Amino acid sequence: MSVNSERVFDDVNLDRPKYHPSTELVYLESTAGEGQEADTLGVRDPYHSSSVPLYQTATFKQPSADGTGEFDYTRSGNPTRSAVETHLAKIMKAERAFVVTTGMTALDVILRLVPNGGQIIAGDDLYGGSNRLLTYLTKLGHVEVENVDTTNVEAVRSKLDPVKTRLVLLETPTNPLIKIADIRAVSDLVHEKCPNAVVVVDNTMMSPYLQNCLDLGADIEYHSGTKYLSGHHDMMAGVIGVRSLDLADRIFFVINATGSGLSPFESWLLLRGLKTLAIRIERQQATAQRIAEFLENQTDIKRVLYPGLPSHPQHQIHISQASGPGGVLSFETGDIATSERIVEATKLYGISVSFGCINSLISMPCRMSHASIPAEVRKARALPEDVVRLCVGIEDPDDLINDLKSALIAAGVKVKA
Ligand SMILES: Cc1ncc(COP(=O)(O)O)c(C=O)c1O
Ligand SMILES: N[C@@H](CCSC[C@H](N)C(=O)O)C(=O)O
Repeated sequence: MSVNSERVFDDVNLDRPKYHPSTELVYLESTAGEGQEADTLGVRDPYHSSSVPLYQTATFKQPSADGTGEFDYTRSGNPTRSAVETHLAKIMKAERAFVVTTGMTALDVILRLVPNGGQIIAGDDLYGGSNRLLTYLTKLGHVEVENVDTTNVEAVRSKLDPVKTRLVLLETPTNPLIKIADIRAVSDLVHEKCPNAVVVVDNTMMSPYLQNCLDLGADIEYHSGTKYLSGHHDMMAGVIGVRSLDLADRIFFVINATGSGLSPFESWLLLRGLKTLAIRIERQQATAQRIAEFLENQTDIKRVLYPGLPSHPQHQIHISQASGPGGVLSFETGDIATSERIVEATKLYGISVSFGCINSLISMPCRMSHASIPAEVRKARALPEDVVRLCVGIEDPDDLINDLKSALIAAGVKVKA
């Protein structure tokens, strides 16, 4: 990565994945050219350390007064940050990937692609913080936002304007109602009708291990790296993967101009977390599937939302575009007080926002992660107040089911074995 803030990315033909995704996650490649000293993900290290070195520095000394070193200032570039970006680009099958301070920063950087007055089409069920940022930009008069049910391709079509539409934002599965959008169908439609628009997918819930949005036709895929990618809830990060060099240049410009790049230490932690992504998510989703089936079997549970259940309305679309259902599910009890009692009676599930952590978590989105969406908007968008979200961790599956069973019983819900 160069120090130049105006830089144009070269088409260097980044290595494409050669192995199965779980191998690629732990396989850190050398990007050294012929005759160059071997490296790991572009970081040359005379000591051949097994883990990528941490360049905890703000500045880099230059070889001469013309400042032609590869790096000059960590806001513009840092070898540890470049290493995780190179690794992520391979995993996301992206032309380039970038890491920034949080998932919200990733969305903020991406939204700066939209010119003043541009129209954004976004889902009617999306993370509360994303909704807050879009609402803020709308109130300032910078953009127009149309919220539609993105599970319905015709609803998206009805809002597209060939001139005004500049960005279509999908979450799939959505947070917290686990609704699925057809990434291929929406991308094809938007590219056909609105040549100036980019299709952006918040892929946080799936991670690139389960779903590759760029392969499915999206232009940009982003993540809250705070969740599955890092996996331990001990850091925050955002990740952006793009399909073209033009988008890479535009995104890099904003990151450098605003100083939103991820710090060296956080980059190092993110790279470490990525190596265990496959093993964590496989365990989390196997247990989540069992929990979803257990809950669906309970007559007193009103509705279970999980794409691994054949009863999920978009189950077929989900399995056509993702290789697994993931570790997050939501359910409704039909009664806010009952939901509250369940949340408070669990012992193994921490009452906490966020997901993708090795520990299991439980929350009431309307009170927590989505509290920033005004109650009347939640109502208009049919976000039920009693909904409970479960984020399944890597604990023993039987312990997790037994703990939930006990919590249901303690909350007064009849439980079948
Ligand atoms: C789906 C989704 N996208 C984006 C974000 C924002 O990520 P961060 O908290 O890292 O800013 C979150 C949660 O915060 C989320 O749930
Ligand atoms: N107080 C925070 C809430 C963060 S929610 C984090 C996560 N995306 C989730 O869905 O649980 C805020 O106001 O942003």
